[in-house]
Amino acid sequence: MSSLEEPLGLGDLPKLSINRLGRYNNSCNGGTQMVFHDNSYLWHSQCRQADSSCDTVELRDLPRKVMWDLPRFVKIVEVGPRDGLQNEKGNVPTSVKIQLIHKLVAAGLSVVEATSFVSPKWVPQLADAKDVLKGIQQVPGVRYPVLTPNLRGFEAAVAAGAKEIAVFASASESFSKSNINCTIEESLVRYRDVTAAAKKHGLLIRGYISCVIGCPVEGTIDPSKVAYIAKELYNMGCSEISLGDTIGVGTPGSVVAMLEAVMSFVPVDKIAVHFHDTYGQALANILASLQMGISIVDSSVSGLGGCPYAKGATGNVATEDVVYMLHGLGIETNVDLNKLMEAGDYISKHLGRPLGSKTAAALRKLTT
Ligand SMILES: CC(C)(COP(=O)([O-])OP(=O)([O-])OC[C@H]1O[C@@H](n2cnc3c(N)ncnc32)[C@H](O)[C@@H]1OP(=O)([O-])[O-])[C@@H](O)C(=O)NCCC(=O)NCCSC(=O)C[C@@](C)(O)CC(=O)[O-]
Repeated sequence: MSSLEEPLGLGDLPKLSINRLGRYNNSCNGGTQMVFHDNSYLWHSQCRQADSSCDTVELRDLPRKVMWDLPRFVKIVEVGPRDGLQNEKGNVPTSVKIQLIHKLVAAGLSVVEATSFVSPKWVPQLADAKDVLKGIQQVPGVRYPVLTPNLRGFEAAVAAGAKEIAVFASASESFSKSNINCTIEESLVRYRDVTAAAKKHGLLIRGYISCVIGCPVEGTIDPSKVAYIAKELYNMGCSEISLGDTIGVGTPGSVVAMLEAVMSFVPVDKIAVHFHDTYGQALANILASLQMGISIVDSSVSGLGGCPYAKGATGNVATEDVVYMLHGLGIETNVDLNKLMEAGDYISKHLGRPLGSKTAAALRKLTT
């Protein structure tokens, strides 16, 4: 490798003069420079000219070393109305849930998980699933998946107009028992029935796996276990497998190992990542996942969330923070951050709590 391919460190940034045309003028000495383009950082790995007189350098495409091979577009799956609100102690009126979903769609989110058709004895917060789904004014092209733990939930979801469902297994036996009251194998048998019925109805199916990194009871989860369940769900016909770090213990180190195992069985474009931010690792984990080729990210407006059956789990990574990072990387999302923050304001005010997104809190401070 020639020295031309060595990227500069961040410390070199102030040396560069940047213009708005996506080019910069710099006496580059044949080195490698960091450039801005559309507010994003790109690593420029080689000068067009090899001699030191080069002072205008064409922007090339994605960075070679530090930020290489990132996707150009990331699909965000907004899970706030389901994963977020399932954990609220107080009652959230159906009309507020519906309004929240409308606001999220207005912000440009093309997949908004609406609710769960689960037992109201287990999750009373979502007992109004039918009314929520029926009350949404569905926008063409937008997907509104709902969780269905069994055939009973599936049938109720279809009757309420669901066009996409999600089944949810776990990589931890203990969590499977406490969340859906059965073993992992029993859940897979159940989901074979649900997915077969969904395919008959022509519904899209998402498959979740929770506790993909760790479990509050069992500790570290072996990536091969996650890979096995992912393979089973994929073979059942799940068009997307969402990998949930339910208790948020993952770091880029453990996440990359887990993704590598799953990618042996499931194509990378069918894999989504779902991080809770318990240890503040979610954005780092998302970046590592993007570097592994993942382009579907679950998140929750204002960082709502947690799982009623996972002690200590905090909210999902905030959608606003994910959007801010992705746009900063020059990755498109189709999401309007301002409108998204309005949705975050709306639900945070309703719940009577501060904004759960650092990005939203910082930007609101700037404008007040
Ligand atoms: C799976 C069950 C139903 C088993 O629960 P069970 O008690 O074993 O089931 P059951 O068949 O004995 O039914 C118990 C009662 O619930 C009723 N019932 C049964 N099914 C339904 C249904 N679909 N809809 C409405 N009612 C239902 C059923 O009729 C009965 O009512 P009763 O006769 O006592 O009056 C229960 O454990 C359950 O609903 N669990 C869901 C828990 C849940 O939603 N947890 C949060 C999901 S979040 C997650 O998994 C993680 C994820 C996806 O977010 C990713 C991540 O963050 O990492």
